[in-house]
Amino acid sequence: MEKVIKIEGGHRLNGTVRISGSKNATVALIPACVLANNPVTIYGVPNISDVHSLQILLEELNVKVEKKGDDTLYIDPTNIQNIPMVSNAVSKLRASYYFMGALLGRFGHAEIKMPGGCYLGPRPIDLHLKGFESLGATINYENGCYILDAKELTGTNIFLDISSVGATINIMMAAVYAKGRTTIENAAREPEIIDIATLLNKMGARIHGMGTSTLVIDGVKELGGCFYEIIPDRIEAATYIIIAAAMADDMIIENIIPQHLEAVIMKLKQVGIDMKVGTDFIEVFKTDKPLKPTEILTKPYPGFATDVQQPFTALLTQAEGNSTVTETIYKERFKHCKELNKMGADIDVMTPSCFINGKTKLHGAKVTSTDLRCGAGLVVAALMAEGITEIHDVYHIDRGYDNLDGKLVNLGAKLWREEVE
Ligand SMILES: CC(=O)N[C@H]1[C@@H](OP(=O)(O)OP(=O)(O)OC[C@H]2O[C@@H](n3ccc(=O)[nH]c3=O)[C@H](O)[C@@H]2O)O[C@H](CO)[C@@H](O)[C@@H]1O
Ligand SMILES: C=C(OP(=O)(O)O)C(=O)O
Repeated sequence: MEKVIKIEGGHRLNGTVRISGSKNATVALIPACVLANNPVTIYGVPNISDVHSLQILLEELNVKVEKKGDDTLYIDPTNIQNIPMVSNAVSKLRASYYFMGALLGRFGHAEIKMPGGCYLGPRPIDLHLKGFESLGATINYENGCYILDAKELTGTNIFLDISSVGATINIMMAAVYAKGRTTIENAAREPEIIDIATLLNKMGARIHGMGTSTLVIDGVKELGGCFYEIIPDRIEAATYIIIAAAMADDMIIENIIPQHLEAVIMKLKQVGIDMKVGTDFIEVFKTDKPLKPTEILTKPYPGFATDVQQPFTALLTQAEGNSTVTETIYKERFKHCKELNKMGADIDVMTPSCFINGKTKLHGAKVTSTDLRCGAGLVVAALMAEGITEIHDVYHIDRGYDNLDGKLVNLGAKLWREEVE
């Protein structure tokens, strides 16, 4: 038996949806807490399965975790025990790899198996490991486990061949206690990185250059506890803006930082979506004109986010003409196209691009959420489709969307979960 999401399409959406705290920030902020010697309280934590998995991992390390209210986590690492991280929870998400940097930074030792997360084509972690080695760590891979050791970590200059989000954050976490200054060149500039660096600085770290491609970290001797509020999730926000563009008469997406969404907003305007951008909200109105096709090229921030291209592709099936999406981050991130085609879309994939021939009428079908944002794309398509869509493997969706069902039902969608054979 499997629990699927069923969506009856064709219902117009109205009202306000509130965006939760950023998944990609949260999943790094939680491991970062083990660098502190005292409790850290984080506000705005999304209720997603990635957070539940991290909570299990913290508890396995004897870190006390208490949920306070709906979205607050109290994390007390005072009695942490640095045991090997080999449980199933490690493979449930990508971000378990942040314990490498955090534990190496705090204890000079980390033992952890390979992380999980969405399969988007190969996702190596060589840049993380090279960064740790540059700081003075030795790395061994034994019985499916990375073993990282360092008597002392020493600050150095690190140039990242690719501006990797994960490598930037992981190296930054390892470097906060290193002796002297670490410089990360060609660092990633995603807003989530600024969020982690800001938390670490509140704990007592000395990190400069956040939001630029040069991060400078001056090692400190001690980090303490603090209170911290997570930024809103720009990918969840983009998903709901796309949903509004697809099906809303008048919908407000609130608790957002519009500056984080500029590339997406620009594309939606090009496609012909009518919207008003406020200080911390976006209002999307129904457009009676046909949607225009467009070209999307995914890029590191501030470019068009790869995590948004999959839901955006679903919307582009309704544009009159041919659209193209080209991936420069994950060349194989096109599994959603086959699923969308089962619903009546006409998409050809020739990596690293997909070609969307619109406009096609969508109908309900049995489809599979092959990864998190594929799932988001299928939800967008299902809301537009005639009839009922049955989405399988929804555990991917639950990794990253806080209360998806409640938020959509509240806007007027017909969506429910059902056990199927
Ligand atoms: C938990 C989290 O924050 N996940 C996000 C993070 O993933 P993640 O941090 O894994 O993605 P990266 O920014 O590291 O990956 C960017 C590119 O660099 C390559 N690479 C990365 C590291 C490495 O050591 N070697 C290497 O070759 C990757 O294969 C990919 O082609 O950023 C991605 C790109 O914005 C997003 O899609 C993910 O949602
Ligand atoms: C790819 C994603 O997540 P992860 O890196 O956690 O697999 C995503 O959020 O779209």
